[in-house]
Amino acid sequence: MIAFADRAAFLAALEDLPEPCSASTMAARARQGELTKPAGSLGRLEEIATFMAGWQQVRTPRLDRVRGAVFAANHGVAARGVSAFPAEVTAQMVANFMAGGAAINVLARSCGAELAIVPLDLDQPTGDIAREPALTEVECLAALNAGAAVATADTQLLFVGEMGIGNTTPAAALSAAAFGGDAAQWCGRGTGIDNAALSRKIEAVDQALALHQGHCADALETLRRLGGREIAAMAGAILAARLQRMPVLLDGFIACAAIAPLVARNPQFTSHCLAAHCSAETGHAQLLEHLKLEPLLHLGLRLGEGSGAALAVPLIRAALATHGEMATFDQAAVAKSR
Ligand SMILES: O=C(O)c1ccc[n+]([C@@H]2O[C@H](COP(=O)([O-])O)[C@@H](O)[C@H]2O)c1
Ligand SMILES: Cc1cc2nc[nH]c2cc1C
Repeated sequence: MIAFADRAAFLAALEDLPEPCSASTMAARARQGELTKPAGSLGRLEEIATFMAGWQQVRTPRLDRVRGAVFAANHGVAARGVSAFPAEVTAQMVANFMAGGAAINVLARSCGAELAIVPLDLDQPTGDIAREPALTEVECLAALNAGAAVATADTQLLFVGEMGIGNTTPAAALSAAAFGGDAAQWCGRGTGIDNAALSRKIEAVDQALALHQGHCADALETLRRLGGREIAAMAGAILAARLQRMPVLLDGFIACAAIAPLVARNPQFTSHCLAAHCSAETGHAQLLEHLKLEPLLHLGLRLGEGSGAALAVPLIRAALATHGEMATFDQAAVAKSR
């Protein structure tokens, strides 16, 4: 199991990222050329199959073990009235996840994913980022490692999601810190806030950036100052996946913002990731452009929980099924293109 012993170990891992197996990628690409269809006619399904082959290091990748994890945590900045819901909802939704009644439970069941629910110190909200760092270094490392622990070696595809009232505020701050732009550009309506709450949110992000930006010397420091426990956990899980050449399906705005500091440091970081969808949250579309990822789905979702990622799993399954099961031109005695 991957664990980051200290800041240096985390930062060193980010500098030395494994690449996909090029022989498997080439073998999968060659097989795509043999299947009974005009070259390229399955569009992104073909790219998905070769992407999965490279990361799973086999010519014909499989999806027998899809694992999802939902990390939940609370945020000090929520006390400023930046969400449409009270902070108690985080713990109440965790109880709902445990009972199997939330959207992600249903979607994980329907796409055949195993789901882990990981509450992170719900009774200890982070520091309010507008006036102090969200986490101490020890707390941030603990959250990174709680995330890394879900990327278990036998997983063929990992997705991570989150639940945390107020967390679109730190997500906006992380995005601005990584890729520039002002607070208003990255702040959206989250759970459905009114104009007054949106103004408070923009002000909180402005203050957080003014306070912390000069001190964000590395990716861990940025996550520690501007992030939160579930956010650091997602970053830890996605990095631990990369270290094991495990492909990852990214969910919405917060899941993508979690890796923004890692991508700012190493632009190659998202090579093992597919963006499942583009959320309705302001900022997600531009964030995906910075991550250089084209989302698979546009469904107007703004739920989080890993819901968009779970919805994309059947698409990956279909890509791998066509790749693995279609007849070749030779097998079906179909003439090849001239
Ligand atoms: O995934 C997204 O793009 C997304 C967009 C908006 C809201 N959310 C969810 O809503 C919560 C954060 O919204 P807010 O307004 O409390 O900051 C948190 O629990 C997220 O899972 C998620
Ligand atoms: C009810 C509810 C469910 C959620 N799931 C993810 N974020 C959420 C926010 C709220 C408010």
